[in-house]
Amino acid sequence: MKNVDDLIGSANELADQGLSNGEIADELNVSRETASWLVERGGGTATREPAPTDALEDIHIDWSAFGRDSTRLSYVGRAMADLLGSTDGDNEEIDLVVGIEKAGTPLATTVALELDADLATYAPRKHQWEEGDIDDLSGNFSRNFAEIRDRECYVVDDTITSGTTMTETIEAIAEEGGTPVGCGVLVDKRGVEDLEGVPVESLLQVIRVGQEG
Ligand SMILES: O=P(O)(O)OC[C@H]1O[C@H](OP(=O)(O)OP(=O)(O)O)[C@H](O)[C@@H]1O
Repeated sequence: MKNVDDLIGSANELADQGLSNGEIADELNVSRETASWLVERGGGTATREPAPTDALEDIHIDWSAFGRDSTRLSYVGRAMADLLGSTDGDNEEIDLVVGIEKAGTPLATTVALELDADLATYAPRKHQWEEGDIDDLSGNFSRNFAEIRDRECYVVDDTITSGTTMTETIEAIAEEGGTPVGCGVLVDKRGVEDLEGVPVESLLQVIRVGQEG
């Protein structure tokens, strides 16, 4: 996708297929509010969540040029592993990488390969959400992958927007008895130094210019 019109088109195609705004948000990697905005801009009817009244501020990150090619993805994994190593100066100690489903999992796999580390995955609570209070739900670690307890780990995802998903994952790892020592993402749209005291390393930063306030 090259521009917002492509996004509007995709959002409306998905809406026409009957997807909710939450599902469209998952597919397009944007917030639920942004999904609602995109559908309404395309002439569709927003479902479940109201459109925001303020100007749109989210930024869609299309990293499919990496995601569709395993070789390129492995290069990104190498870069992220290197960046995470700069966090604590010695990532040879870390033998576990936790990927946040869905998009963070392939990235985490390449980072784990690079570090010769184990792989765990976490499905955040938003994946179970349809309606109602999302705080009543909980995420979960897949039993098909490595255990967390008593281990230090890196946490990997594609993007940070609000930081909600990464923060939830850090807390879930701590509750599971693990210790996150660094977070790695392709793009941190919020520009945070750390979340819950865990350093955040981003290959790219979004810096807004020319805006008031
Ligand atoms: O910082 P936040 O506001 O929580 O947003 C970032 C999250 O949103 C995206 O997930 P999404 O559910 O859109 O897609 P995915 O499940 O395919 O990864 C992204 O992969 C992060 O997990």
